[in-house]
Amino acid sequence: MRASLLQIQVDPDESVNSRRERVASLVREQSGADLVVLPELWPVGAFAFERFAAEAEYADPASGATALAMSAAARDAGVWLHAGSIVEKSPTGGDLYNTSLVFSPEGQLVRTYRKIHRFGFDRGEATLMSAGTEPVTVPHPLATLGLATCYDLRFPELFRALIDAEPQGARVLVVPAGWPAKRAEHWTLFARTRAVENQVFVLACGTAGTHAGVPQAGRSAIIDPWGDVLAETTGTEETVITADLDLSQVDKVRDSFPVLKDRVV
Ligand SMILES: O=C(O)CCC(=O)C(=O)O
Repeated sequence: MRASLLQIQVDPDESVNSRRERVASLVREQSGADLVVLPELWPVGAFAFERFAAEAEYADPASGATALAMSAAARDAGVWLHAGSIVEKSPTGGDLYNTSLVFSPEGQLVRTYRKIHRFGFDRGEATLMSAGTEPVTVPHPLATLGLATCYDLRFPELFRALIDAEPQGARVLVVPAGWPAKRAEHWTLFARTRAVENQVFVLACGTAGTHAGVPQAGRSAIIDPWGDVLAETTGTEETVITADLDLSQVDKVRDSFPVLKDRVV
């Protein structure tokens, strides 16, 4: 599986419309990848709380601008696209969610995932958005994907649920984020830890730039089931990283070091 992570620059001096077009063009350049991944809340910025309500969109490509643009870009490139997340306006009421969108190479919206653990304690996302309740996996033809978003990375039990999912446990965990630079070491530590403890690949895709005054960590990485880093961004600027995942490595690591069999809870 060839995976490409697009560490998108999110700065306030670029409009959401312009960024959407720019990102769609970048996705179109990724034909040949089996999976393309974008970061969390890249249209508006993960910390641009005051704009969440105004920039909220529907997840359905028939009525949401980002969903429509990403559906078309996935189809034009012929790639599976994890389009990162948007501020989703619920079609059934006023609630907002931090919702990831996954498209097939035909441009079909295959899965959505509403972030379960909201960040901010008594402010920001935690007060402005509603929480998702369901872990979500995606039936990519090469490997089942497990979805999580940013702060979810701090909650290992979600990842256990994803690798245990029926009918097929996740073998590639996809984690878009807008992780702040001041906790960059936590981001890289947790991303590798989730790979090692679950013996799966982890695709951790952050944003570049500074949004709403919060410098971003960047530090996107593609990590294998042994915890080795196959590709990573070293700077905090907009960057694309690509790696070829040998998916047979999941079984090889689990067979040669069968730690998951020793779970007791
Ligand atoms: O957990 C953290 O340190 C960062 C989480 C975060 O920024 C988010 O979930 O948006």
